[in-house]
Amino acid sequence: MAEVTVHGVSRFFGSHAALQDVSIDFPDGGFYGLLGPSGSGKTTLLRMIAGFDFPDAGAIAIGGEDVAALPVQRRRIGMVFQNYALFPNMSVFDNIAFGLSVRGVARKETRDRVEKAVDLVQLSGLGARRPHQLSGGQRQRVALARAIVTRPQVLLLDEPLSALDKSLRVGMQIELKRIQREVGITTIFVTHDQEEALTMSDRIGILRDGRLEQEGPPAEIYDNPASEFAATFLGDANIFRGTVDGNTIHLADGTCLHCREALPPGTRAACAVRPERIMIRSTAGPVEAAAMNSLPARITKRIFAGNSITYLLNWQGETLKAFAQNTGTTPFDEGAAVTLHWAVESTIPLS
Ligand SMILES: Nc1ncnc2c1ncn2[C@@H]1O[C@H](COP(=O)(O)OP(=O)(O)OP(=O)(O)O)[C@@H](O)[C@H]1O
Repeated sequence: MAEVTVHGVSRFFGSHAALQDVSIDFPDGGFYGLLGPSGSGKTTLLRMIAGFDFPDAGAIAIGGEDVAALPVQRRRIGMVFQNYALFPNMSVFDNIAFGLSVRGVARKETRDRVEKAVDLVQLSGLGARRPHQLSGGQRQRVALARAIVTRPQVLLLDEPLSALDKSLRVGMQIELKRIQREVGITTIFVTHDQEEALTMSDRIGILRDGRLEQEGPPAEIYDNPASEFAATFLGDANIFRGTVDGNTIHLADGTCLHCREALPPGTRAACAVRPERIMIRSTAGPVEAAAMNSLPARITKRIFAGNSITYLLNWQGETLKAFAQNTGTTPFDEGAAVTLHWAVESTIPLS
């Protein structure tokens, strides 16, 4: 296994910067989620780690070795793509064995290693089938077995689950994580799906327009987004803008919101509040704890989702969002005037 280090990497297509000065350490044996909107540079970065493309500036090292001059076949990388790219005329066994046969691995060893990989991805008994005789989830497992049978140092996954329907995808997320843990392989996982990135990754990097916006463990980014983009891209967030005075943001309507940390004085800035941190009360009433923020709002929409209720609220013409657990109490009606309360601790200053 190996750590992957990307340092100051840039890649230009004509005048367009697909990646700009990106530096990330992908820890040895870790599961790293690369997240970002379409066109943010995720696939470009993955292709350069694999050796299909090369940086215009910066360096990439695998296991401490600079791979700039190493072609794809010498990088010991396993890859799984969204469309699996299995050979349709080959059996499951031969698809998985392909990488070993091109490396000249002996027949007996090939059989042993393919059988092990088949067991690992739980496809025992299906070795003779062709890809078209498999379900989407099974094809995905073949692609995964084929990627790990060559014992790569690094596993690169480019939206490998996006072709699966939701319930299958959730099952495969758990499987993929189990297999990754069992093999202990350094894994870099590209996804559009923020929930998938949050649940699966040990660390997450958010790319935006070719730059690394923020990176760290999922809970750390979720609880401490550094920017409005990170706050709204990873999870939901209510954003409030105003002028700053110490820990306080003065909103246009005169309301003061207290942030958990200070910002430079006099600047215009924003703070974020996660919808699940907001409590809804029917009357203004006294705020029970001192370190609370509050706002009057009106419920414009109530969305029932079984275990929770999403409320959309109007405040000063802006739409806010609050999540409430379905605890069995009577929900608020659409049109109701309410007061929103949340802790100062939940009010995150953004840069
Ligand atoms: N070969 C190429 N020639 C020209 N432009 C390219 C090429 N490859 C990528 N780009 C551009 O570089 C940017 C980053 O593309 P990339 O495929 O890395 O994004 P992505 O984050 O993986 O997007 P998606 O989530 O849609 O797959 C995009 O603006 C894309 O159009």
